[in-house]
Amino acid sequence: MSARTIRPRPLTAEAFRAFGEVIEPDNCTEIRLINNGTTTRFHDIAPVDVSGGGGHALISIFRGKPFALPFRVEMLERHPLGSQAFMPLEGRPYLVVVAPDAGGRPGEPAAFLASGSQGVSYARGTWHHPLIALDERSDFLVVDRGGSGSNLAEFLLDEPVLVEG
Ligand SMILES: NC(=O)N[C@@H](O)C(=O)O
Ligand code: NI
Repeated sequence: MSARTIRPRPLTAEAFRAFGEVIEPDNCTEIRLINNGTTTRFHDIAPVDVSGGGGHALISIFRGKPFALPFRVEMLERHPLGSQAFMPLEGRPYLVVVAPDAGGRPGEPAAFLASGSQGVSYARGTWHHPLIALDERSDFLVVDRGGSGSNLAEFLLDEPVLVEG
């Protein structure tokens, strides 16, 4: 099946706002000097929204196998009960693919190239592609929701989308 192509944009807080937050010091509005001035706290950069359905927060490490561009997007998923945040631990760029909701299914996908010092937090219910590490196997710290209830909805796209390099 042929696929339409999209080009990734650089990840910025403004461009990503409809989908969640970008986790980086520049995107923090409350900066605190703590520990007797030896540490700067970039406070509350993104909400941890995990209480849906009596959930609780999980901290995990995802070890992502690498993909190359162009990347073929055939499905998207979302977590209706909680947010999901990814922070790269090895300083490598990665690909973020999201889409607005269009009546309970993904709308037009958008791709962002995240730098190795940018994290993302998908707001609860945001359509996104599962982790897409690039170039080399990469570890990510992940904060998301644990607990009962179904927190994963997957959607197979009618037409795949090719994210070009
Ligand atoms: N399934 C799982 O925990 N991972 C996905 O949600 C993902 O976004 O990578
Ligand atoms: Ni996910």
